[in-house]
Amino acid sequence: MADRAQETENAHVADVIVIGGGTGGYSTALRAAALGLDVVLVERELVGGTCLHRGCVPSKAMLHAAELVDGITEARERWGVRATVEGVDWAALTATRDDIVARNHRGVEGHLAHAGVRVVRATATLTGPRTVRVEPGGTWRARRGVVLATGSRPRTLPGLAPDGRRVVTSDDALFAPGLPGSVLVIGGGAIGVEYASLHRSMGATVTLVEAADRLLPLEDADVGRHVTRGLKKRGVTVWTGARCEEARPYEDGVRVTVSVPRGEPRRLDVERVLVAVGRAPVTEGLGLAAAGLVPDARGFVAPADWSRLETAVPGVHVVGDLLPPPSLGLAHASFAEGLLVAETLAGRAPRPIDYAAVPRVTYSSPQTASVGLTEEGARERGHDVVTNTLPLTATAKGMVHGQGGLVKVVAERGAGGPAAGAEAGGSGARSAVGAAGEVGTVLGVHLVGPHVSEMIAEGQLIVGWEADPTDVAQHIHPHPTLSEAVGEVFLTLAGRGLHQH
Ligand SMILES: Cc1cc2nc3c(=O)[nH]c(=O)nc-3n(C[C@H](O)[C@H](O)[C@H](O)COP(=O)(O)OP(=O)(O)OC[C@H]3O[C@@H](n4cnc5c(N)ncnc54)[C@H](O)[C@@H]3O)c2cc1C
Ligand SMILES: NC(=O)c1ccc[n+]([C@@H]2O[C@H](COP(=O)([O-])OP(=O)(O)OC[C@H]3O[C@@H](n4cnc5c(N)ncnc54)[C@H](O)[C@@H]3O)[C@@H](O)[C@H]2O)c1
Repeated sequence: MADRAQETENAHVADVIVIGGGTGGYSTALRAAALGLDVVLVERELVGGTCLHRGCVPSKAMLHAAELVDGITEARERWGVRATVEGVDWAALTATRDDIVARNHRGVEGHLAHAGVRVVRATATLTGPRTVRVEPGGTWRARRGVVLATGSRPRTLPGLAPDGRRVVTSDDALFAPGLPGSVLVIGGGAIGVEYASLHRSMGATVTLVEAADRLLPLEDADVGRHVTRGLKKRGVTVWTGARCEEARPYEDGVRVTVSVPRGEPRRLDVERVLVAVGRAPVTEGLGLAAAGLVPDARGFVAPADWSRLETAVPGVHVVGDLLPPPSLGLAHASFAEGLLVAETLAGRAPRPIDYAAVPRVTYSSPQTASVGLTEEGARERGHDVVTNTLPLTATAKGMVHGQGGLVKVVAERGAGGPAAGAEAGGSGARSAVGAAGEVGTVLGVHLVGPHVSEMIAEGQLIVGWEADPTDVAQHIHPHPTLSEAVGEVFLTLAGRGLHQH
């Protein structure tokens, strides 16, 4: 105890101590410094964290290259362009990716320096609610608060220890010396679907195994079905309701056994197994107990007050992947959390985060983007639901792209009376509405297809601002674009459908 008191007495002091310099931590630090607070950010590796160095940025750089490869195939097969992919120069491709990451990293470092945030490269351990031991660097005491932003790491499966070569997680999949000729991807969430898509585009034989009954099980069932169909069409073998029962690495690969819902277990040899079964919060060695904190059963640090992201210990806040649901394990959610906590610590009263209005995107081919409730989720919450779905190929631009896709809107049935049941329109469109006034609040917007990651911003405003479908239908969408499909779906919801009946 005497040691602890002595340590605190000799401590360096800051208004705010942020532990972890990923998207959650560095956004907290930047905003707190901008509001005039004296901030120290402790990061044991590189600022930017998972998203910048092992997640969003390098994976999306690679997926962009994959899209280019697919584009060349499409150019030849659909458009008569005499072009072939002779091969992929892995060293050149990864050099471009690494350059993008490095430039972003310098950018984050520059922003932090410019804001006056003191960045300490060290491991931080809580020694009390407001005190942190920084190794190397001594002890720090926070006047206003401590922000926990230590993020997450890949979950692994028993008996399938990653070796970085034959059995890998997303931490090392992109950084191996090359992509494998064949891969078994375990887990059909965002990482599994994106990596299956990437490997397939680059020419690998891909098998994707998901324990739930569909891919992207957190998304609307129509989205999961569409992605499964799209990946299968591209040659990916997809087994849902399936589990990898055994995996035996040998010198050049892994022999795996997968149980499937019907029939005998499947046995196959693959060069690599990619384990993508979710991520676990990082709390080991963080000293939670010393600060009076107890992680929940799954290891997350839950806030007692979600509107301030503050734990039961006053002055200790949490952001990013360390938070349990309804936070989403997404970089853009962690940015918003960082802003909220910084503003709270600066004495402001920011608006709480509406997690239902945070968009979710999967950058596979086909791509998915959604915001708000799924149809199933809306029904589970007791909403009287109306849906309207339009295939992207019902629009001219959708036909140009030729990749399928859909727009699906989930809405509350309005006061105007019961909506007609789901019906098939002439273009294959499914509309469950007929006349203006039958549709109330929009609960969810779900998109699949090319460029939908850039189209979801409209859906986000519609859901976030609780727009009236009739008002949305008033907005004219440019022709010919994929976004016209969104316009058409809302025209129909407003009882004014032009091409959908
Ligand atoms: C392959 C992959 C692709 C992804 N793609 C996307 C995407 O496209 N879009 C999206 O929104 N999200 C994506 N994500 C999720 C996104 O990366 C995370 O939600 C985000 O990085 C979480 O940020 P964070 O700040 O909570 O944690 P992290 O980024 O994990 O940062 C935590 C930091 O804390 C440091 N740290 C931990 N403990 C200590 C300690 N005791 N002392 C000092 N430092 C410590 C770590 O070194 C780390 O840098 C992806 C994730 C992966 C794995
Ligand atoms: N584009 C993006 O925004 C993006 C991209 C990648 C990752 N992320 C985030 O990173 C985090 C981790 O992603 P993830 O895909 O690893 O996790 P996830 O939890 O989204 O998906 C994991 C999947 O693995 C399945 N699974 C679990 N155990 C299994 C088993 N034994 N056999 C077969 N399937 C099994 C689960 O049913 C689930 O569908 C998430 O928060 C995700 O949102 C986001």
